[in-house]
Amino acid sequence: MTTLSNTEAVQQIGSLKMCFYGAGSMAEAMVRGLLDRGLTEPQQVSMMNRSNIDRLNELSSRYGVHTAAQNEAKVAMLREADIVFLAMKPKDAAEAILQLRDLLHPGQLIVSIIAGMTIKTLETLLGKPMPIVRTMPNTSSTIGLGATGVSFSSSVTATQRSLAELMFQSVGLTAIVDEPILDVVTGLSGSGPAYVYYLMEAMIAAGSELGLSEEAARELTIQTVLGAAHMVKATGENPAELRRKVTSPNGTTHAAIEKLDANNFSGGVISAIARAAERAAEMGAEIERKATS
Ligand SMILES: NC(=O)C1=CN([C@@H]2O[C@H](COP(=O)(O)OP(=O)(O)OC[C@H]3O[C@@H](n4cnc5c(N)ncnc54)[C@H](OP(=O)(O)O)[C@@H]3O)[C@@H](O)[C@H]2O)C=CC1
Ligand SMILES: O=C(O)[C@@H]1CCC=N1
Repeated sequence: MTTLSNTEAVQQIGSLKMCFYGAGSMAEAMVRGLLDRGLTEPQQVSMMNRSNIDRLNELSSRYGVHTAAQNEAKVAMLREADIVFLAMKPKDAAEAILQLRDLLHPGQLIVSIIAGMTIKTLETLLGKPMPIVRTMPNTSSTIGLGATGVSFSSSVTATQRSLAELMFQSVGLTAIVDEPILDVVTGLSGSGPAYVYYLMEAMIAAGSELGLSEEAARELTIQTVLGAAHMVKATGENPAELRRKVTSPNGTTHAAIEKLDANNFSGGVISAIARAAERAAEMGAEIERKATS
């Protein structure tokens, strides 16, 4: 088995044609991240969707990538791609993959970002052996700060592993995990940006309601979240220890955390992540049912 050096992998990725089947938020996040980091060029990237031509026009004018609205162009792009990213919603996945499978060949690498869908279900839908990388990225890939869980089917070669890992590393951090754990990754970091945004929404609302201008509340919230994340990373200290340092006995933070505890903040977050992971598995089971019916 050949593993590639970083330089070799970067060179190889630049020469590969990538096709995004599904052109929504997550596909855009990946494309923007890969282009901004110089890992590929717009002419190597094609994007297609089901029917939204305005969206394709927006993507081609924003990034200079190829887009295909007509069937003939879609077929050509899919056939010539080296890497096919599956980036449609789980509810659309079975039908979409059945439409595409006769165009694919085993020399291509399939990269799925679809929540919940297992490698086994994807193999059933594809109907032929193909190397599959199942991933769970997040939208922060747009700015190179993504967090992606990655699993491989047994037929993915060492070279393909290096290429896939580098693609996702170029847009953030990667964690290689056993496939069932990808549902946990989905609950934690796939959906995770939304939890942080939700917290920020509440902080901004509180600041405004209590007398700050909307703008000041927003700027103070952004800097607070940014600073806290950087502190955890830069100091290497546990969040619990850093929290302790903010919390003076009987002070303001103590009073605030009492309120959060009274509202089961920690338990709420834990059960939210567990429920998201469970939902990923449910969505995977729904796709499996469609694949085998
Ligand atoms: N958003 C996120 O934060 C994350 C999402 N994911 C996963 O990424 C996937 C995409 O999510 P997201 O980008 O949010 O979804 P969007 O709804 O933004 O995009 C879905 C895309 O799939 C296209 N599509 C649907 N059916 C077909 C089809 N039959 N053939 C071709 N294209 C089709 C849609 O086209 P049209 O608009 O024309 O219908 C649209 O471009 C999901 O499976 C999700 O689980 C993973 C990690 C994070
Ligand atoms: O909400 C969802 O289903 C997708 C998967 C992870 C983030 N968004």
